[in-house]
Amino acid sequence: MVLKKYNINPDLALERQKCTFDIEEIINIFDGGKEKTSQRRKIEDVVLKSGLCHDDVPEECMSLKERYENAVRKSCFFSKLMKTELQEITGIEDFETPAIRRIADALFKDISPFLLHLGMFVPTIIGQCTSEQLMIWLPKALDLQIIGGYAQTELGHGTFIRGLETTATYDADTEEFVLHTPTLTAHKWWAGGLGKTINHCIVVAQLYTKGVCYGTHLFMVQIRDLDTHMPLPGIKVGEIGPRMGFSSADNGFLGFNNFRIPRNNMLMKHAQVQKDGTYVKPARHGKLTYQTMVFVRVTLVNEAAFNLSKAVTIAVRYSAVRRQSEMRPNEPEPQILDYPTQQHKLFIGIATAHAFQLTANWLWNTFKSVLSDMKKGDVGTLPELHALSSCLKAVCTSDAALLIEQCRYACGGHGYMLSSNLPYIYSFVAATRTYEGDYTILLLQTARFLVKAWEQAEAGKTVTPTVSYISRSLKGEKNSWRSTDEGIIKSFQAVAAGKIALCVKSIRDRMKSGLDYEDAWLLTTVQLVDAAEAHCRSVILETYCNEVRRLTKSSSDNVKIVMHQLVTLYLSYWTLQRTGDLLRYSSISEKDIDFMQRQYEELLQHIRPNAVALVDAFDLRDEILHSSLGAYDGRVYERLMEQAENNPMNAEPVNQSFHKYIKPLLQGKL
Ligand SMILES: CC/C=C\C/C=C\C/C=C\C/C=C/C(=O)SCCNC(=O)CCNC(=O)[C@H](O)C(C)(C)COP(=O)(O)OP(=O)(O)OC[C@H]1O[C@@H](n2cnc3c(N)ncnc32)[C@H](O)[C@@H]1OP(=O)(O)O
Ligand SMILES: Cc1cc2nc3c(=O)[nH]c(=O)nc-3n(C[C@H](O)[C@H](O)[C@H](O)COP(=O)(O)OP(=O)(O)OC[C@H]3O[C@@H](n4cnc5c(N)ncnc54)[C@H](O)[C@@H]3O)c2cc1C
Repeated sequence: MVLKKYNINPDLALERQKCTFDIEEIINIFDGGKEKTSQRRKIEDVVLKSGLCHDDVPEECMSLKERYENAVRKSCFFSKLMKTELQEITGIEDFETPAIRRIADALFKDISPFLLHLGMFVPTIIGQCTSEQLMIWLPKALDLQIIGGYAQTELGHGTFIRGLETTATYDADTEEFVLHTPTLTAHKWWAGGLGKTINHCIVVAQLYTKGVCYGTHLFMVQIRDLDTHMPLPGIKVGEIGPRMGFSSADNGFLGFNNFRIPRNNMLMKHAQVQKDGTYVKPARHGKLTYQTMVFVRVTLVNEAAFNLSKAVTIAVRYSAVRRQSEMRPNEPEPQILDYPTQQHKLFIGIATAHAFQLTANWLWNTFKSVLSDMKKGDVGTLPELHALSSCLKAVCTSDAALLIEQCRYACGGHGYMLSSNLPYIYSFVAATRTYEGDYTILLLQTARFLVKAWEQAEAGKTVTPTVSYISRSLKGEKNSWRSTDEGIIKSFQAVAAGKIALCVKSIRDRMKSGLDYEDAWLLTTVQLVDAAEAHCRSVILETYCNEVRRLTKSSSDNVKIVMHQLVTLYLSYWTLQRTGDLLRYSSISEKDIDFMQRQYEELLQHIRPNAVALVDAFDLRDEILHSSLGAYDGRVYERLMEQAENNPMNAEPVNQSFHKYIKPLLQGKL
């Protein structure tokens, strides 16, 4: 790109002059303080100066193989950079540095084949190994002497973990496990990095010892030779083929033919197989082997927020540059951002990115606190974490995908260009709705927790804070609608309580009519998913309001105003989306709904002058956005033309297919 960087589009420049608040203040809030902002920027500078982000050919013009090879090259150099310069800046082994995650997108428009190494392999080692095992594998993994992935899903089963078919049978004579893939559907499928990149893998398999199956357990398996990278004898491994996104993630398949691993390769922090084959079951909780999934679900809420902030930055900046149609005859064409319908498409994206980011931070802290309880031997808080992480992962990834697609609609035809980056962002987030637990499945997990909480509250027991509204509802507390933050949250809790109550009633009625619990549950699952979603909405609304209040306590008035405008926009938006439910379960009236509609439309007008500044406050560098439509300077048309001119398809004036096919066709000689 030879465009002069700071020759800014005049419309965008004017937008920035309208800003009523100090952008840096909001940036600091989301980074967690001034120092964190400065550390993040330092990290970004180092990565950007490394030259690693440069591609000779645009990624989208490469073949699949070239993209993969390019992604491996970058992953290797990036890993080296992380071990050297970045480690000095961030502090050794600081995995909680969101800055690293953000800047990684400057290197990879698509996915790093090493994603699962840090995303799941290392966390599984940390969470599932005994201290002796940790000492063997963790330093090697951190030092990238071994590169790993996480192979759980099979061709025939993803959701139903208990149905996995791969077996790990203990042979006490040799003190080894024999891994085997008994059927076609038992082949591991989908694991990121497995196709071509990794040499080690966490494998989830049914454990058999002394002729008894003890269910799924985790095993550390070397699958490729460390020197030649050839699959080891007894291993069948490869890439599963092109997909909607994740093109450079080399998702793979894996089969075992009686492949032997030492006994010590079973990850034994929670359950053990002793030398003689005696099984020692986990002392505290049966689902501790699912811990890495919980960890990733928690991080995916952050992914939803981050990717949405990228999409909405692109779409808002583009909407400030793009002029189209006329509002009144013979008037100049307005910026499309001036259309209330466009504001309706986009401002909710800004508010949602804030809501999800603050919820993600809160969930991360909850996760850390549960881990610390567990270290002390207390697993009492795990069910609530599982319920929270399940519904938040489901709802945030799903909402983010819809809103990212809405950002693409908001960019008209140009949004369909890969160079806008919106299709990449969408296909990445669309996958997050499915992997690490499909949307429906995770909401049903939360529903299980909610029904139990209802039964506990009914029995007079205390329930955890996120569901304390159930107790209030059972005590007969009636909802009286108030259009304040707190009033709206209470009404959304009343909706959730009402829906859970109906689910419980439905299950009981069905059982009274003769069905067993499983069938009664099954026939109620449509309502259960709906109830869990309603619960999740109330959690997000409450967390967003609380966190904004807490974080802006010492902010300037102008920042308080604009942050609160977004909170109110979010609350109004969801009130208007859920009028049916609110009319059913709260005391909201037609008049209240009219008021909320007017308030929502007024908020769009209030937010409009700050829209560009608000997306600037996500502080996303052009190199991270990768977008012809969303760059800071707003030189949209120049970029689109330059990229078209550089399109490899235009390298020759006449394509050879003309001579081969079109000309013979034209001349009737084909
Ligand atoms: C840049 C990005 C950054 C990071 C991302 C990194 C990588 C991203 C890229 C791609 C990675 C993708 C990876 C994957 O997809 S890995 C595969 C993930 N697979 C799944 O998520 C499968 C989903 N299925 C399940 O989790 C389970 O099968 C299911 C929970 C649906 C059911 O499990 P099971 O049949 O064993 O249990 P139940 O009988 O239903 O329940 C019994 C009991 O256990 C409780 N439970 C279930 N799960 C958990 C858990 N994780 N933690 C705690 N408790 C759990 C459940 O609620 C029941 O409790 P109770 O009602 O009290 O009996
Ligand atoms: C991009 C990508 C990367 C991935 N990476 C990995 C990886 O690294 N490692 C790994 O192990 N796996 C990985 N996966 C696999 C992923 O975890 C699974 O695809 C996911 O858990 C869903 O399982 P499934 O594909 O079996 O879907 P299915 O379970 O077959 O779901 C299909 C449909 O059936 C519905 N359904 C299924 N069971 C029920 C039920 N009990 N009640 C109601 N409805 C039901 C679902 O809601 C869904 O609509 C990846 C997947 C993708 C797309």
